[in-house]
Amino acid sequence: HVCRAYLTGSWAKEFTNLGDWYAHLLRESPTGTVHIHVLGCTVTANPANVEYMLKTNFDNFPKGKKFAELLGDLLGGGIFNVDGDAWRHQRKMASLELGSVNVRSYAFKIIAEEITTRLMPVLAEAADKGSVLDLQDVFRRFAFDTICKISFGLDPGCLERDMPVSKLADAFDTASRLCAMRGAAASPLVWKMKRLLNIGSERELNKAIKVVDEMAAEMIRERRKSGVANSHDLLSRFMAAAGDDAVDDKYLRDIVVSFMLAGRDTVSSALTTLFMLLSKNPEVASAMRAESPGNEASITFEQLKGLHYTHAVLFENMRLFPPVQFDSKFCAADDVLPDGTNVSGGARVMYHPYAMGRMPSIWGADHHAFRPDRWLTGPNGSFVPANLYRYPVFQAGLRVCLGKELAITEMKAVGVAVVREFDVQVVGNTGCGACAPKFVSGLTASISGGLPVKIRKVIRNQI
Ligand code: HEM
Repeated sequence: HVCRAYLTGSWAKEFTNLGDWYAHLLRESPTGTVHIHVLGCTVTANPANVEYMLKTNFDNFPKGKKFAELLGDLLGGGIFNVDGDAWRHQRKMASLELGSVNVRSYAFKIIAEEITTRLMPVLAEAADKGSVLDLQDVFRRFAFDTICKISFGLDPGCLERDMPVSKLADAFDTASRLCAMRGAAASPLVWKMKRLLNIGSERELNKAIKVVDEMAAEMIRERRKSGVANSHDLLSRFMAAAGDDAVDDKYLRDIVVSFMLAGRDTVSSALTTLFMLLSKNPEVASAMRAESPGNEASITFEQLKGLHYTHAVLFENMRLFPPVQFDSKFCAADDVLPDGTNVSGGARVMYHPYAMGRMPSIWGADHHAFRPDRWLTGPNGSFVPANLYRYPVFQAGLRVCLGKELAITEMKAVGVAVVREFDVQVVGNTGCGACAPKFVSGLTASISGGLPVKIRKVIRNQI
């Protein structure tokens, strides 16, 4: 009956999103694991299974060829899409650069600048005019500008006041949406045939990828021309580390595109649901205001680190609304998961952070409630992180997200800056305090129809 519900789409009568239905099935399962036969896919929300796949028996759960095929045209041999030595090499290089003090302080400077010079003026103007703003669109523009500047030192200017149309951002959206559609199809034969004939969605995908390729080639040309020695952007650091001309353009293109995918939609997704939740839970926004330091115009990196309540709000938001709602691996050779589930070689195994955030076995009976203080159980109410295999929002184990610290800094900086100055109210029917909006299917979660909001300036002595 599960397969029938999947194929006919009848699950949608009862659940808003496919993820909500999976969460329901996983809650009902005694092991926290189900098998969807028609997809040849095992889905799990069991932390012991997640740890086994991502750490204990990591080599038996690669991304695999099937995943590489789905995203291969867009991501090529970039870090997201490869296993084995190709992955190990890029991981080593990227973690060295992302961990360096120079790159971190360069990134923080970019984030602070984009907040002060672009994000805040856009919000202030909407507050003055009393107009309705699509906050999801604003955050996508913000995150795209930021990741492009951090990754390549180039500014696409998507969040300029006139909100220009960006050919690159548009092409990137189309390409990731169509790649995700390939993955959702019951059989890969359909998209493979369309690609062969260059028709329909595959023709559209091909066109979008060409735009991305041209833009990436342009960025790389620019970098080669202007030199990389004194630049702190990631592309320059990779080129310098590899000895500039020694690396070919295709390799650099694949890195560029992987970072664009990694850093844009994830951050904007989390920021969008954060303000959706704050609008429905104004006491949480007030507590964030109360925690944020003094009257300084902008906050320092050190000050941000000390904001435990804000940190808890972010993590509670991503528990309910993880930007990457599910993640698949392919089982290389027959295996048995810790909960006793048999998995055959070649089968797909998916762990599901969205469902895991909604499991009473992990979060207790109030798993559905938005309650930041569940994270503040340390000395003096300090933040205590969850076990990563119970909360694999940034993945966990050997392939844990490399941009995690950067993303947290970026989201905290935006959260605090906006909350201090503005009150954000979602327009229209916003449902219950923590219930799910309708998401569009894609590689990262985005809300169908965006997030229309009204902005009001906060009067200082009300804080
Ligand atoms: C809220 C923000 C973010 C979330 C929730 C997130 C989540 C994730 C997840 C789930 C993965 C695993 C993907 C997979 O292997 O299928 C991942 C990998 C990765 N992320 Fe993030 N990410 C975020 C932001 C960022 C940012 C800002 C960057 C870069 C500046 C970044 C860089 C990476 C990289 C390079 C990988 C690949 C790691 C590897 O395969 O070894 N992420 N991230």
